[in-house]
Amino acid sequence: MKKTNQTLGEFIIENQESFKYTSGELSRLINSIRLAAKVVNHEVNKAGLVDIVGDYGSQNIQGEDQKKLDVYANDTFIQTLINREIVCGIASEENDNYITIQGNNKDHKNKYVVLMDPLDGSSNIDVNVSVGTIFSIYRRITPIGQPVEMQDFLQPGNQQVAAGYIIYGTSTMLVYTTGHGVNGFTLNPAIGTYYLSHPDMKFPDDGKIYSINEGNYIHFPQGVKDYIKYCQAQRDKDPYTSRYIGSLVSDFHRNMIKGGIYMYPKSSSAEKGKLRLLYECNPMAFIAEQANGKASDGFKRILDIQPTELHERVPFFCGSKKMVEKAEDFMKAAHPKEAETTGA
Ligand SMILES: O=P(O)(O)OC[C@H]1O[C@](O)(COP(=O)(O)O)[C@@H](O)[C@@H]1O
Ligand SMILES: [Mg+2]
Ligand SMILES: [Mg+2]
Repeated sequence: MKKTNQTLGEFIIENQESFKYTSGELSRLINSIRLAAKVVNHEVNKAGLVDIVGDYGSQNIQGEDQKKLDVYANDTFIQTLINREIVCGIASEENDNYITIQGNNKDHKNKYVVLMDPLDGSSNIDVNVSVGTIFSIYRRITPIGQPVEMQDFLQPGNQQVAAGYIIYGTSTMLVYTTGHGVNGFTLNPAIGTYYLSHPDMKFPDDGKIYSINEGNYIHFPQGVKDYIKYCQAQRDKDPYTSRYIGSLVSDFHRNMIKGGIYMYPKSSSAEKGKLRLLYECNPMAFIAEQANGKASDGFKRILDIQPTELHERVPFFCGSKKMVEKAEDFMKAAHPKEAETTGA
């Protein structure tokens, strides 16, 4: 990967044609996410010093205890997006329902909806392990001039116009796609500028890293157990390695650079898995496919799933194409009926 010193701003101007539907609106939207990420990054980096770690004292619709940083990140992204006069609606992991944004002139003229996981990897916040933000962008369906409706948010992932994540790790990076490949920008915190550090990111076609919470092993479907045993049995000179950070963005990012697969399957304790289709699996699947990777629910393409509700969960297998296909082979072999009904 050629490193460059091109800034995010210069990159956007040079690649205007890759921002479909835009007279600069989508690039302005990416810029507003860039700005919000800098603000959140500032808090993440001093989380131990200020009263921003720990529980917020309420639960989100998922029944999960909200962390203070979950709420802080959520408020920051929502406010920044509203101020930029580009979005007509926002859906978030931390909000029960979507937010309608009528715009300064109260005319509902803005064209994009954003769905987001404002703080991914919440269990890692209090223990100083990397976390992230995930976002997904669609063009509205409801006619301009009318308030957004649920249909604007329940679009299949193959309709996304952009998706990305921020990883607050040893460095802070913005990684996103507008359907023309995947590019990674590293923040220079001293001057607040992002630089194109990872142009044209691609998943290696195959890999040896598998990421899954093996603590749930006995609850996994047989096909997942068979795939894990297959990985563990490859004792050649370059054996498989299990790496699981407990933050989707971080596990995904490492696997995209080194080659690997991330799996959050359904289990007897989570009948649809844990990850949410709209603001975790769809954006990460869009990025994965744009980086020559693959993303499925074990049987069918994530981006083709027709959503039915905002916070629906889906089993998630995502990463290097050959690894996902191998895992799918084990799933189809162990669960032929399910494979047939899902049209795999
Ligand atoms: O602790 P578990 O059950 O393995 O789940 C870890 C997974 O849950 C998540 O934290 C879910 O995301 P949130 O933190 O945004 O709820 C993923 O980032 C991570 O991969
Ligand atoms: Mg998450
Ligand atoms: Mg979250």
